[in-house]
Amino acid sequence: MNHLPSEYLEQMEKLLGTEYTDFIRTYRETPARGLRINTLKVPAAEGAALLPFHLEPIPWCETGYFYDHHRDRPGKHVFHAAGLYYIQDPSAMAPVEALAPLPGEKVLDLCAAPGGKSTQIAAKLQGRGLLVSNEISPQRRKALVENLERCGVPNAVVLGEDPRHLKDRFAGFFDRILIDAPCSGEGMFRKDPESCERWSPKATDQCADLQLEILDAAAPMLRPGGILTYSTCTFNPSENEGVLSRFLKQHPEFEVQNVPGAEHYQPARPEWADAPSDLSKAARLWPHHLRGEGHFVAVLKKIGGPEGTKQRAGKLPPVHNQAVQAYRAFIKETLTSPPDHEQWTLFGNHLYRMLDELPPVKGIKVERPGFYLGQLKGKHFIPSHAWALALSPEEVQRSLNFEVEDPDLYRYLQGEAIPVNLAKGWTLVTVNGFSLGWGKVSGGLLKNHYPKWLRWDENFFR
Ligand SMILES: C[S@@+](CC[C@H](N)C(=O)[O-])C[C@H]1O[C@@H](n2cnc3c(N)ncnc32)[C@H](O)[C@@H]1O
Repeated sequence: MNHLPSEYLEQMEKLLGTEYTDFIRTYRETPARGLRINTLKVPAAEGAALLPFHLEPIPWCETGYFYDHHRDRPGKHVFHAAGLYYIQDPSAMAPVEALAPLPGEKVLDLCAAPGGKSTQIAAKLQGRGLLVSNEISPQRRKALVENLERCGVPNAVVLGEDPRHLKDRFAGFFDRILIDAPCSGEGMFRKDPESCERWSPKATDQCADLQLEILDAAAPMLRPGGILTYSTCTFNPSENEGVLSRFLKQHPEFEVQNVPGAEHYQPARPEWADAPSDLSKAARLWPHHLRGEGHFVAVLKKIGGPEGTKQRAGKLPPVHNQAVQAYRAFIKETLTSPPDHEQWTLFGNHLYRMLDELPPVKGIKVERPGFYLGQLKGKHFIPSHAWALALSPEEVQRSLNFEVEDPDLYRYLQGEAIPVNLAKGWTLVTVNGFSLGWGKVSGGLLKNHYPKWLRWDENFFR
């Protein structure tokens, strides 16, 4: 507790009054840890029964479970590499539960890296509709892409823009928008002592201005009747009730809604920021009231404003014949049935499946224009790791399954070739029937195509 800034402690004592003692005691307790089953791969109950961890359901998220940090290391299990779950703070699961996206909807996650909430949205979309995940920081975007790929998300586009540059392109386009805003991180001090070092009253004011700017940029991108969820991981009233009060003054077309699942949380505190009383419908998650870190969640509905103009999908440059042939040859040799109607685009020699309904993205920073299928190398098509992780063994002609205990599985994860007695060609490698990556059989050997940057070294097992 020594590391907590004194001005922060004074602020919390003033706000919390008699609750302060309970609150401050949580800094001496071990934080709760959570994971969320990825229902794109396995139903939640089945996944929870399969995982060899001590799990307990998280009351506010049907697919979320507490795990025992002292006994289990879910980050080092092969089922993690297979995308069966995402390790996420229990409180951080609340905003997407409140957003409640439905299959088939168009959803924007405006501050998306490293992807905890994007992968949670994707699981709720169940592969139908469109997820646009935007992240301004190039470094953090890499982790976002990796997590979306590991979780086998088939319908996400990844952008890398300042939110202000997106608002005209996507006017009135989205059914739901999540703003999980950059913030002063007060709610995470217990887990992330470094965020304390960056904290100052001035920094919280700067965060509040940035948050308002992001909310302003998001407002026109939502269709009338659409839902915007705003969340932070800070206790600071100026970044929560305060920012929303400023936003609502400038945007009478938005109305505060009750937060679904509010019975698990505490009401927001408009009186702490001189904000309108209906902001008490927003929710605060406190570590002394639930097993999780500090969070804030508000749900706003757009009750008016102009309808979005229906955007036509952008015209794409044609994919050259050689690429199409190489891709079709791969499909014929590898899949059990060809995919339905597909549209592609080439970025350099990387082939992507385009997603229906995406408006033209020319002129904006695009990290992933669609679902990454693979790379063309001369006459050959090399399938992507992302595609392997989105396939099931029933969809491919050849697969090689390992059980968790099989030492050959760990040889594969370390990048070794594995002797096999299988027909030649691209082969989907699976663990307990869940896809892990590609291998290519030739001459009785499975050549390893597990990505180099994901390979397990000996230290990984310690
Ligand atoms: C709280 S984190 C998002 C966590 C993410 N939603 C998740 O669940 O994994 C906030 C993100 O906002 C990004 N960010 C920083 N400045 C921004 C800006 N001006 N506009 C949009 N996003 C910004 C940060 O890089 C950071 O990744």
